[in-house]
Amino acid sequence: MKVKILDTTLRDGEQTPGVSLTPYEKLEIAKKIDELGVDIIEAGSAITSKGEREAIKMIVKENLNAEICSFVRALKVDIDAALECEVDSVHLVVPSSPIHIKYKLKKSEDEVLKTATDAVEYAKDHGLIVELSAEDATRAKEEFLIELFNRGKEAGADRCCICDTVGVLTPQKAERLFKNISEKVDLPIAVHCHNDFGMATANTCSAIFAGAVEAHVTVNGIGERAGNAALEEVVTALKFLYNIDTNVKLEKLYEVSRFVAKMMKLPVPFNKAIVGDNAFAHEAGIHVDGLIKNTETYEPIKPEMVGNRRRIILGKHSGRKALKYKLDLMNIEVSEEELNKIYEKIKELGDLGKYISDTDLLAIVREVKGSGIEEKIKLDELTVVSGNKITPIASVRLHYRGENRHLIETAYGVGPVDAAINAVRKAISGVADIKLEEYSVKSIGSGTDAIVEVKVKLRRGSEVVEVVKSDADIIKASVNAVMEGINLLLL
Ligand SMILES: CC(=O)SCCNC(=O)CCNC(=O)[C@H](O)C(C)(C)COP(=O)(O)OP(=O)(O)OC[C@H]1O[C@@H](n2cnc3c(N)ncnc32)[C@H](O)[C@@H]1OP(=O)(O)O
Ligand SMILES: CC(=O)C(=O)O
Repeated sequence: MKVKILDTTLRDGEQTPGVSLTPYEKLEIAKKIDELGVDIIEAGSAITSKGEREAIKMIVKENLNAEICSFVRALKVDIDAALECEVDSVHLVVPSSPIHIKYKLKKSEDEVLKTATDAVEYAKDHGLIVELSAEDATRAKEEFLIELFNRGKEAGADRCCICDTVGVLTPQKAERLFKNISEKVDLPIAVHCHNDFGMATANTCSAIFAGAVEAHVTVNGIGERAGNAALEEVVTALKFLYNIDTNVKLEKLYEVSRFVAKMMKLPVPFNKAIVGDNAFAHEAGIHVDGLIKNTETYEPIKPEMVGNRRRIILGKHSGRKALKYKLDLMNIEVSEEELNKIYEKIKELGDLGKYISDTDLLAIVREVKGSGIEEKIKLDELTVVSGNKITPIASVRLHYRGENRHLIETAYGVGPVDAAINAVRKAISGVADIKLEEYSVKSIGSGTDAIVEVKVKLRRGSEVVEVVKSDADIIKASVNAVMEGINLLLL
C-alpha cells in the first residue's frame, strides 16, 4: 500500500515567519505541487483572510487531482469559511496537551472533547471529509488522544492525525506512540512533525514504519519556526531507506523545490538533503576519483532520480582525476604537463581560501596554455537607460569572433540589470540556445559603493555552467557573468 502525502506548503509552510503569498502565487504553487503527485493539498486556512479564501477558491476551481483541504479550528465559523471555499476536506485541529488545553483554550478536557465532536459532526453534516488532528499530541496523555480519536470516529471523522507541534518526538517514541494508537483507534492515522530538533524526517518515517498511513510535509521543509518535515526528504527516505512508495514523482522534486523557493523568496540552503545544490556536489579528490570509477561509492542515489544533478567542484581538496574529469566535461584538452601546472595553481588558490568557479578554471587554463583558448563572443558596447519615467532599456553590441560579425540588440526589462541581460540573450539567440536558469546577487560589504557578487547558472542542452563575477557596478558584474558563461558553453 502507498503512503499518502498531505502537502501543507500552502498552510503550515506559508506560516513561515515573514512569508505571505497572493492568491495567484498560491494557485501557481498548488498547480506545481499537484503535478508532483501529492494526494492532499492543505491549501490554507480559510478563516485567515479574504485573500486566503480567494486563493483556496481558485485552487478548488482548478480541479486538480489532489484532494483540497483547509485547516480549521474546532469552530463553526472556521468550518463555514472552509465550506464557502467548497474544499473537499478539513484538517480539523484540536489542542490536546494539558498545556494547550489549560493555558491556551482555558477549558477542561471534557469541554474540549465536546467541542471537537460537535465540530466533526457539523463538518460531516455539511459533506466534508474530516481529518481530526490532535495538536501538541506528543505532549498529550495517550488516553486523552485515544478518547479524542474514538469519539471523533463516532462523530464521523474519516481519519486522524498526531501532531508533533513543537518537535519533541524521537524516532523511538514515535514508533511506540503510533503503534499503540493504531492498535486502539480504528481510523487511518496521519503524522505531522516539526523540525525544532532537526528530527522531523526521522520521526515521520518512524511513525509511518509503525502504522501511520499519511505524512504531512512541506516543500523544502519550510514552516513555523524550524519548519516541518520536508517533502523531498520524507518521500525519498521512505522509498530508498524503508522501501515504502508514495505517489510522488521523485524526478520532479528539484524543480518544485526551486519553484517554491522562488515564489516564497526562501532560498534553499546549499546543504539541504536531496534538493540542495551541494546534495550531489563533490570536491574531495578521493571522493571524485571514487565517483568516476562508480558513482555509488559516494552517492546513495543517482541525482537524476530526484531531478538534481552532480556537481564536481574544484578547490583545495581536489585531485588530478577530478581536474581531468572537469576539463573533459568542458571539452578542454591539456597535456600531462599542463594538467600538473593547472593542478598546482588550483591548490595555491585553494590555500588562499578561494572557490574555483568554472571561469576561474578557464582563466587558469588560458594562462597555462598561453593563447590556446579565446573568447568566442566579446562585449564591445553596453548602454543601459533607467529612471522613474522610462521603462528600463538596454542595447548591446557583441563581437562574434567565430564568424567575425557583430550582434546588435536592444531589450526592455523590469530593471536595468534585467534589460541588459535580456539584450545579451537576444543578441546571442541566433548563435546558440542558451538559457539563464539562475541569477543571484549578494553584496560584499555595505554602502552604495560596495562590491556585488553576481552568480549565474546557464544551460545549453545538457551542459550547465556556473559563473561568479564581482564588480562595484551591478550591471557590469551581471553582464560579465553572463558573457563568461556563454563563452564557456560555446567552447
Ligand atoms: C500549530 C498550528 O500551526 S495552528 C495553525 C496556526 N494558523 C493560524 O494561526 C492561521 C492564521 N491565523 C489567523 O489568521 C488568526 O489567528 C485567526 C483568524 C485564525 C483568529 O484570529 P482572532 O480571532 O483574532 O484570534 P487570535 O488569533 O488572537 O486567538 C486565537 C483564538 O483561537 C483559539 N483557538 C486556537 N486554536 C483553536 C482550536 N484548534 N480550536 C478552537 N479554538 C482555538 C484560541 O484559544 C484563541 O481564542 P480566545 O480568543 O478565546 O482566547
Ligand atoms: C496542526 C499543526 O500545524 C501543528 O500542530 O503543528
